[in-house]
Amino acid sequence: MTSEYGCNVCNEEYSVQDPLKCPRVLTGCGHTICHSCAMIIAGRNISIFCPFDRTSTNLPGGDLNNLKKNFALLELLEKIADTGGISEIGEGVQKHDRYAKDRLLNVKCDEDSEHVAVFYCTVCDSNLCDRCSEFTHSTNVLSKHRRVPLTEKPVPKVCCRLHSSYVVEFVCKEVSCDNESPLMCLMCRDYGRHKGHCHVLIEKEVDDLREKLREHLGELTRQSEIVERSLNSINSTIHELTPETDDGSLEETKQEASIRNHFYRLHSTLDQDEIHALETLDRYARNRLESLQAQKDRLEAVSTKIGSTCITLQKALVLEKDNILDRKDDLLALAESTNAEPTEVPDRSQLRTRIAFSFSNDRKLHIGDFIEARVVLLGLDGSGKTSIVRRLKKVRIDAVMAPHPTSGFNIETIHYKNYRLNVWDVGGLPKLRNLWKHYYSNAQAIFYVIDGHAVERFNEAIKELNKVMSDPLLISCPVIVAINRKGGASSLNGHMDVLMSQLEALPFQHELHFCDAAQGSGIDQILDQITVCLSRLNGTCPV
Ligand SMILES: Nc1nc2c(ncn2[C@@H]2O[C@H](COP(=O)(O)OP(=O)(O)OP(=O)(O)O)[C@@H](O)[C@H]2O)c(=O)[nH]1
Ligand SMILES: [Mg+2]
Repeated sequence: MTSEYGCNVCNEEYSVQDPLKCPRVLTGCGHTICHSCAMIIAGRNISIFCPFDRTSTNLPGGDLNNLKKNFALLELLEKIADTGGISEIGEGVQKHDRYAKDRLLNVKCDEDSEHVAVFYCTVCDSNLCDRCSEFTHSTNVLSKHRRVPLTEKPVPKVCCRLHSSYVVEFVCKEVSCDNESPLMCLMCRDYGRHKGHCHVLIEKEVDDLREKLREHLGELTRQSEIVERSLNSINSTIHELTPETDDGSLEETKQEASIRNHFYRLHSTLDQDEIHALETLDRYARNRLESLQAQKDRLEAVSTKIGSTCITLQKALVLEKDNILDRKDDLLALAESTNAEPTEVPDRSQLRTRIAFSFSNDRKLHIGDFIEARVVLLGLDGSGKTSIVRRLKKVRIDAVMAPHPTSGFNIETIHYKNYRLNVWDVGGLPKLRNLWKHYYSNAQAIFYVIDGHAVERFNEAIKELNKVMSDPLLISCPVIVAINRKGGASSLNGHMDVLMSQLEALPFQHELHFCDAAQGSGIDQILDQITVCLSRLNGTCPV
């Protein structure tokens, strides 16, 4: 007879110690069988069919040892062992422990609806409480009915809709059957409408579906956690930002205050700059008025003197011969002294009523026609810097001039548009390159010259340029790289491409220029390019 705590397949007792008698849960349906029965049923398969309801259970990792043990049952067996075995346990405790799970199903007893069923009689097809089970099966014949705990009640088989005496065992996989019920019984498969159709076991189909649903469930659970977390964050942010909440209004007030402070400081700085700018303009206008007034006074004095001298001389002209000769020396001295009076004729700039001014980046007002800027020319020796400066200064140069390296530097001032450019032409000999930093440290623009014919020196030129531009002092200084001696032999084209790609790869912004100091080509555009760079830098425009 089946032990009260035994496997319903082999009828042997479960055991805590014997691994072959360990109770294993068939997770697909919930039934429990012992390890050795499970081994026999599963064979070499990676899934196992329940001997009671044919539900399939996947063996995790294809290994039976990974199938969950029925720990509740094992605990119960241990408890029983601790208290001296089943026979020594009191009836109440034994029943309570044994049927607790079945009672949880809360199914009414078919004999007495007041009772909770704990058994299922597989022959009578009825749910019974333990007392009614004993009572209704007390005869010799009925006592042989197989009764299983209610939790192990076999799941009812699904019958085929077309062949009601056949159980649904397969699922049709033909696409053409998508619109009809894909469930098939043996009859449907072998003789019916699914004859010859591709099909799988219903257990396999359900297992696959369950697996897929489990995966979806896992994914959805993860998504729902993410959504939940995002919602919480949004809610707390909304709470903090909502003006009605105490925290929100406090934070908002703080932020508002710092924005207002920022603009308050900007406004007051701008107000001061405006006052300074207007004072500068006022001072300049006053100085100009004073100087014009002084010039006017001097000219009026000269005019008065000229007027009186003219009257004296006109009167002298009508004097008698002897009288005029008598006054000869005085008259000539008067005429000459009046003539010698300085008459400062004002130039056009002094008479211009529109005052020229510009603003630098620091919002300072600069009055005058010219904005001063220091432009430093750098480049290897012989690259053509001095020749370019001479061209800019419109100094006549011969097409072929003997090389004359600059030892130190030359400064030339060039007026172009509203700029006064102090151009520093620095010698490029190797021994002078260490001194370059002293010249470029205050530069507003760097003009770097590369000799377009000195192919063998391209790498050296790029290396020196990189060295200069890596100085933090030049971080925002505009750079123009000029390729001098443009044009020329087409054999240079390949090398020029290499130079161009080297220039493109430079890690700082720069502008390119092509010129030929000997021919004079590309020279006029140099000043335009420099002043555009400068105006971009200080927020003015070349006019
Ligand atoms: N053919 C040709 N020769 C040029 C050109 N530019 C400069 N040269 C010649 O190259 C030589 C050197 O020119 P410089 O202007 O003195 O060179 P640099 O860059 O001032 O040299 P350092 O002062 O030593 O740094 C001179 O003989 C120039 O005539 C050019 O565009 N074409
Ligand atoms: Mg030179």
